[in-house]
Amino acid sequence: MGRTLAEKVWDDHVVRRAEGEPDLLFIDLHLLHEVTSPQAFDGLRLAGRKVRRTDLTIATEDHNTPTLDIDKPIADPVSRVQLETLRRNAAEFGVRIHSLGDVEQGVVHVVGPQLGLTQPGTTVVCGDSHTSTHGAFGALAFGIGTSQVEHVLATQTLPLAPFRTMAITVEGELPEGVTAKDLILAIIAKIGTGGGQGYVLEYRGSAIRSLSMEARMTICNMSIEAGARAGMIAPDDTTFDYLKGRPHAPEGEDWDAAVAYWRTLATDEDAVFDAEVFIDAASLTPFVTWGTNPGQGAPLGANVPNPEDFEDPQERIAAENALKYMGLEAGTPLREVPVDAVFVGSCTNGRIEDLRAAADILDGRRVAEGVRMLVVPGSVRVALQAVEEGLDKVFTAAGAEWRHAGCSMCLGMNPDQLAPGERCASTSNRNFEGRQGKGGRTHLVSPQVAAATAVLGHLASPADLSDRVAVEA
Ligand SMILES: CC(C)[C@H](C(=O)O)[C@@H](O)C(=O)O
Ligand code: SF4
Repeated sequence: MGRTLAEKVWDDHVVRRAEGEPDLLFIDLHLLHEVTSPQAFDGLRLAGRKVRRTDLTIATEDHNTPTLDIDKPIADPVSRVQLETLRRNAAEFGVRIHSLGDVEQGVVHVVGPQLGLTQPGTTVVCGDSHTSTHGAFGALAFGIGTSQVEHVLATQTLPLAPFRTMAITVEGELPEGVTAKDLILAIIAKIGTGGGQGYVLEYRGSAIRSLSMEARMTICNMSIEAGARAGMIAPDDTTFDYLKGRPHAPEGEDWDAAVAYWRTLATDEDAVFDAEVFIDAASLTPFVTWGTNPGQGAPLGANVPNPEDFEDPQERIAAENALKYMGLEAGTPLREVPVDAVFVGSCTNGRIEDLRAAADILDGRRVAEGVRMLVVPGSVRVALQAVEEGLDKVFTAAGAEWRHAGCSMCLGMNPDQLAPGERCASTSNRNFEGRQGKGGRTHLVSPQVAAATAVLGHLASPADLSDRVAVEA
């Protein structure tokens, strides 16, 4: 019987298989950041172990890094200790690190792909749930816990429980103005935040094949929000074009051999998935969340739902609680929900294409009075590219704040936070209570919706904008 993409990558990495035991897999790439690595390094130190493969291990600072005044000492003592600890550990164990101020610094899931470290058919792990992002390249990539981080540091392998496979097939063309973010929000609303549990998702179909690498990363990034172990997309010419010439991509004959192998990875015609979901791309519209988990979303044109309309009692209670926390009334058109802040950034939507999309809408327009807009590039490289294209000027001319790279207001581990009760349209991936600041309210949106919302001051799509007005001096 044929095999799926995930099964092929898995099989090619098994270093030990024994009856009744989880397979032991070789790990090709181990990414580290400051939040989940300290105890893992402590464990190594205590056991007198080294990092087994420093050549396959790379660290970057992202969660705790400030996005302003990066030349000054870090004011928050907790953040400072986190970052100093990572630097010390990297130095002691010989691990490559991209610290604040380094040109390769940025959110770990933006940095790996842009360096060409994330490659088709590889196994990628990181002590971070959004490691699923890397599956956009046809890598088997998953978030791991801190004890697993220690295991990988020590052995470059990981014992892993078997998984099930789910195909999410999206056929047709996404309508104008509908993005990868809208698609993944719609998928999660459909299958639920637990719908992917135990599964590796494979996104396929003509709508997926037509997406850029950035858009594919947006989709795979949020697989974890459906509870999945990982999300993958078969590598194709789009993938190879993105990778070619990147610092860690193979070259010359090695490149040709790699591409030949990568082409064999696609799911076989006769492979069978454990579960299948079908989505018609043409039926989608811009999508926003109204609740406090990423599955609580609806088309922008809909109203805030009435909890009583949910048949499932648990969903009903969750919706009631969410509306209370979010300060929303059932029946209110989502388009009428006003915002205080807009955040464009994160490993979901902080890549160059995302910034271009937001800038395109803001060009010649102004952020609404009373709305604070933060634009935080996913990495320094993204920032440099944006500056080269003049996007930073577009943002600042519109009244948005152009910041330094990092996770920033995606989770507010640095000073970029919402005040209690503030409402934000955010291009990130989680709308949990308090995530962007205690009492803060998050609506997950695409960069396009974020920009239109910033201009109009309420949840909106670019289609709601009237003709452009000249930027006031
Ligand atoms: C801090 C880290 C462990 C966490 C994650 O695992 O995803 C963070 O990146 C997040 O997005 O919530
Ligand atoms: S940008 Fe957000 S989701 Fe991504 S790693 Fe940072 S905190 Fe997690």
